[in-house]
Amino acid sequence: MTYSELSDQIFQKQSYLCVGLDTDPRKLPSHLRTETDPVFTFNKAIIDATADLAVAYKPNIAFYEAQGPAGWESLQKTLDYIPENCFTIADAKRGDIGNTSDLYARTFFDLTAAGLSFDSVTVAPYMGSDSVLPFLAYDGKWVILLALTSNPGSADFQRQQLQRGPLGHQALFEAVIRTAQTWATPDQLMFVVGATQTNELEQIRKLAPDNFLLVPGVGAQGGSLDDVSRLGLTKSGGLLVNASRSILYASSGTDFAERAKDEAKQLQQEMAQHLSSIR
Ligand SMILES: O=C(O)c1cc(=O)[nH]c(=O)n1[C@@H]1O[C@H](COP(=O)(O)O)[C@@H](O)[C@H]1O
Repeated sequence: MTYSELSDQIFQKQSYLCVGLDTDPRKLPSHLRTETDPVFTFNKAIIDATADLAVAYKPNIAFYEAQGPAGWESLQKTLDYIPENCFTIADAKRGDIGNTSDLYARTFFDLTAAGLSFDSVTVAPYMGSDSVLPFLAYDGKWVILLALTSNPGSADFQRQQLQRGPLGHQALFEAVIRTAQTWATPDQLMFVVGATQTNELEQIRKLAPDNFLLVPGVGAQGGSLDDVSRLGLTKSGGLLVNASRSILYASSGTDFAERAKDEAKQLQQEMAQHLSSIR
């Protein structure tokens, strides 16, 4: 999906919601456990309930890998089921020396390799340009680079101050955002910024005025959709705000999909209000 197609979807659906498919078999409603593929049955119901309210889906790969080959199969079926007009994110947080990143990129982007063709993959910037560039070699595919993550440990490295010559200091996450923009245009590059990091969001938006930001951390991690929207929205939308547990596990009963829809609808309605103020 291209930048303008994603932006169009946001304004058509009046939503920049990304539903995180962090599907933990141990948390599934008990009535699904006898299904042959309970994870896929659950995801299918969640997608059916939220597809007109969300512009993106983000399966977190850990939840599938932890199930071995069956998990991989659930992932493939889920990806195939996501409607064409939704942006897909493999939340894999990969990145390694070039020839290894090349294989990671094939895994998530090349349908003929592992049977998956996501629009994007989350990548850790720590190993530098040659670890990220193999993902950018795929036309029309996106890298979503970790910049300032939502977790408390983000302070350990991402906020460390680096020397920056006569201009003074910059934090590591700022260096990531500045440097990565020399590798790719906003048509292929997004940054991850946690919804819990709103003190820095205005500054990040200035550093990356045109890049989409993937913002996880509303819902279960307590980030504010209102703050994120006020500080991060652009004329193109420019945001994908992810919620996983607060939507997926809104109910553990037979009404799980309806309750997931209610949660998604509440977020979407707040997003529609913010979108109406920018266009
Ligand atoms: O890259 C991510 O998606 C991500 C980055 C980050 O800084 N924080 C973060 O929570 N995430 C992911 O976003 C999802 C958040 O899930 P909930 O807290 O349940 O909404 C999980 O899949 C996390 O792995």
